[in-house]
Amino acid sequence: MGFRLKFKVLVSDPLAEEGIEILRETCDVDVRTDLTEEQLIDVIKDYDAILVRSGTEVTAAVIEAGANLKFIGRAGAGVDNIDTEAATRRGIPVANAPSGNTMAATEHTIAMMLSMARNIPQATASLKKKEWKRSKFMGVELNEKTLGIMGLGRIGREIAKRVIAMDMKVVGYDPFITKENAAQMGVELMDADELVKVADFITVHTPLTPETKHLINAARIATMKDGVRLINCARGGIIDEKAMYDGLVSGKIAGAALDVFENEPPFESPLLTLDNVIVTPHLGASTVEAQKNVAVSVAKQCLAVFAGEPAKYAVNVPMVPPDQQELMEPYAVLGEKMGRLLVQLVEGRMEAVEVIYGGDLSKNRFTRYITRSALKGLLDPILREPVNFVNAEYVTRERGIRVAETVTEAAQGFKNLITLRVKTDTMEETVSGTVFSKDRIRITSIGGYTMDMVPEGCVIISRHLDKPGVIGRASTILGEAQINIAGMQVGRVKRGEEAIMVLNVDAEVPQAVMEEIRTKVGIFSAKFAKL
Ligand SMILES: NC(=O)C1=CN([C@@H]2O[C@H](COP(=O)(O)OP(=O)(O)OC[C@H]3O[C@@H](n4cnc5c(N)ncnc54)[C@H](O)[C@@H]3O)[C@@H](O)[C@H]2O)C=CC1
Ligand SMILES: O=C(O)C(=O)COP(=O)(O)O
Repeated sequence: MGFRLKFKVLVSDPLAEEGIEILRETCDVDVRTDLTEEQLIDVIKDYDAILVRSGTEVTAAVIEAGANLKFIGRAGAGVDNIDTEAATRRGIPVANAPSGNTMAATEHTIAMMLSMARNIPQATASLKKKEWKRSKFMGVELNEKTLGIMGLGRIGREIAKRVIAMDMKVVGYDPFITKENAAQMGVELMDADELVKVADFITVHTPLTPETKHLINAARIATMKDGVRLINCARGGIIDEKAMYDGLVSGKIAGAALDVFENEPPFESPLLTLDNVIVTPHLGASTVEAQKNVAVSVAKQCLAVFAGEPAKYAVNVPMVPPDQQELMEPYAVLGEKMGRLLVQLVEGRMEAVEVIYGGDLSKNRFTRYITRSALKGLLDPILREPVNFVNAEYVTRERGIRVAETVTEAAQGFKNLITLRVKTDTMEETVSGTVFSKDRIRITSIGGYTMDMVPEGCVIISRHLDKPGVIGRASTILGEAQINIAGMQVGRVKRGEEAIMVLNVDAEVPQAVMEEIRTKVGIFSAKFAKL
């Protein structure tokens, strides 16, 4: 990897100038919106980041070819065109701009619903052909009709708010929200089968996932009200297009308003031949305001990642809300240090990792964030491939190492306590630590011996027989090697038996010096670690 003065960013879909300008201040930006997948695979190795909208498929092959990729940004909400698993494997953060186009998509959905109800696109086309067909384009009202919203996320709930003001009744389906939460929005929550039976209009606002693919299928269409109207401004494939086509032809479905399609552009789709279908070419997010929002958001996140900071809306790392990030950071630092320390202390093949959260942390909902940092600390020093916060969990599990998180109220008298336990095929070892404050992070025990150790810089950890002279000899050897001891802790369970010594030293200790310490009488093991 050569050293470059400037990061190179590829923008492979149309992105608002406001975002590109932010990037150009410090990066080389190429806007190339005409690349085929083969061409993309060919050029991607030259770039540190790629920014896309829905037009570029960032496949596993693209990601594998992107040897220098450090960031994949989606200027919009849906990341179904990005192989996030492949990115996670490679440790590349993928981030989107989840709320920047919410209002644009909300308003477009409502525009489509009204246009469909009043046949506006068809009537426009007819009048432009100099026809005056008033009875042909008889419409229906939304007033007092029932709208079924499938997916009550950002867009779904904004739609609910607006159509309630238009005196529609709203029913919703979303397995990830509670009835109470829905009720607060004025939405009656029900299951999908029930919703499709009672709604006059149905609109989908879920991501496209294996669970939501064909959420509306032939079986559900069969149970819908005769003359139901469907809207899809989320993702092609949430509604089964073949089943929808059949319903539109038979008259079961009175109309459909579609912004998205299973294949885009949908030039071969028979849906385009039907008069009761109105369409737009994936325009949901296409407002001046939304495009500025999403472009600026991904551009800023891209620069943050280049600066070594996390992307605010990374989709392949555990979510910590912005107001919790400062609070969680010291725990993440402690977790990583504990991992780094522990990996130097164990021998054999790692089989299982357990992270135990005690005290206040037992009630913390974001411990996965700390666990990832601990796994990064454990694996980064021993694996040749880079391990980072993004791929740490993936890499651990891929190696067949079991990972478990447990909680306990007990915290050995501390307010919070993290205990990291590693089991290898030959041994088990444990390290505990606590955060007193942002600047006071401590290791509180190693292998059951109580400590008060600052997890920073260079340390030597040795096990020896508790007898006079051992500590003195180790200090002499270090002194002769011109290595200053900044701090020392010793611990033992019983007088005269095994004891532990932790030395904070001011410099890296050469192998030969470590060997000398190891061979001294009474020292069972001595390990050097850099934290
Ligand atoms: N046409 C366009 O140009 C645009 C399309 N979109 C698409 O709209 C959709 C919704 O976007 P947002 O509201 O921003 O996303 P969001 O993530 O805020 O909301 C999605 C909702 O779907 C729910 N959900 C997930 N799995 C579900 C399932 N199996 N069944 C029912 N509900 C499920 C989630 O709980 C969540 O409440 C996405 O597919 C997005 O890509 C977004 C913006 C513009
Ligand atoms: O944000 C989304 O999910 C969208 O579908 C918008 O797509 P676009 O950025 O307009 O290609």
